[in-house]
Amino acid sequence: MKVSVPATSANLGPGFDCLGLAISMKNQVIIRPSKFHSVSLKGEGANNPALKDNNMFISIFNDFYHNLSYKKRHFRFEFQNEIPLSRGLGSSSAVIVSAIASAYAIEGIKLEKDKLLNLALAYESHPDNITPAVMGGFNVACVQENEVRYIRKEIPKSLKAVVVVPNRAISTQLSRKTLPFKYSKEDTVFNISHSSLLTAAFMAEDWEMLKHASYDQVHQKYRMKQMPELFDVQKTSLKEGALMSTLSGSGSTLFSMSYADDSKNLEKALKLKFPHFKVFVADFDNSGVRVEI
Ligand SMILES: Nc1ncnc2c1ncn2[C@@H]1O[C@H](COP(=O)(O)OP(=O)(O)O)[C@@H](O)[C@H]1O
Ligand SMILES: N[C@@H](CCOP(=O)(O)O)C(=O)O
Repeated sequence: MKVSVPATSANLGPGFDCLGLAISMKNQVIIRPSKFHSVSLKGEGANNPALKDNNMFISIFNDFYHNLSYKKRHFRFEFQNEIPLSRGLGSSSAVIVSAIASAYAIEGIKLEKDKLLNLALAYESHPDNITPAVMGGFNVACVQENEVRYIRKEIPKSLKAVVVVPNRAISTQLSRKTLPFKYSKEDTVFNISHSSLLTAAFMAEDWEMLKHASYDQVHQKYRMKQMPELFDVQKTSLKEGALMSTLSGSGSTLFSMSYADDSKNLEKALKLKFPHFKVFVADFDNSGVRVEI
């Protein structure tokens, strides 16, 4: 049985904890019944011993598997990870979503995507990564009485993600603690209006509006000042043809969206100016989690 989940970029500037989209880089796990428990890891995190000994995927998988099954089976888990850990590309959401989907699939129990999304919410309280991880595409989401309410939109092939990944991990949990406890009315209105405009721009496919709509006052400046070079990455991206350029999730990745025709030039300019960062172009993912029995 094979499960794959895409990377995600959350917030998209002003949409703190409510906007996110899926990017075509995936974490994949193959699970087979086996005489003994065993784990193999390839790609991102392969050299991280914590992922072998105390793997978040396996602990969430076990939570669900033991509830769903009376059998005591052992499994071999083969992980192939493309999503870097703690870089703001939704690695933890991918783990949560794939672990829950796998536990149901291995027991042959059908799990609707909406139910999967609401189960994932118990492990990650903000819905901006888990929603695109499950559904693919661009998503606007909020939580009401422990349920995610969302609207999704496919992202056309004529757009690409241009991603700059610094070699510095930032824990989402710690980064959230650095944000202010309270915001002024001005900052609140600023973000509500920009986030609404950004959502409308995605829905109307008015890509030229993204540049105006993607400003934020509630989280990026606090987070990016811990790595000030990110301001330069953002400025350069916008100057070199990005339609929008925002801190991805809690960072440290900077996410840009561009027309497919401009993406290679943007990638080249960013590679030239920031040779110490990993820079690449990726497609958007419109499928979300995939389960193959
Ligand atoms: N492939 C993986 N396998 C197991 N656990 C993972 C994996 N990727 C991420 N994690 C867990 O998620 C944590 C990172 O979560 P977080 O700080 O929210 O970063 P991100 O922005 O990438 O979601 C890691 O410290 C680890 O506990
Ligand atoms: N809205 C959250 C998003 C965190 O995304 P991640 O990819 O960094 O886990 C936040 O900004 O804290």
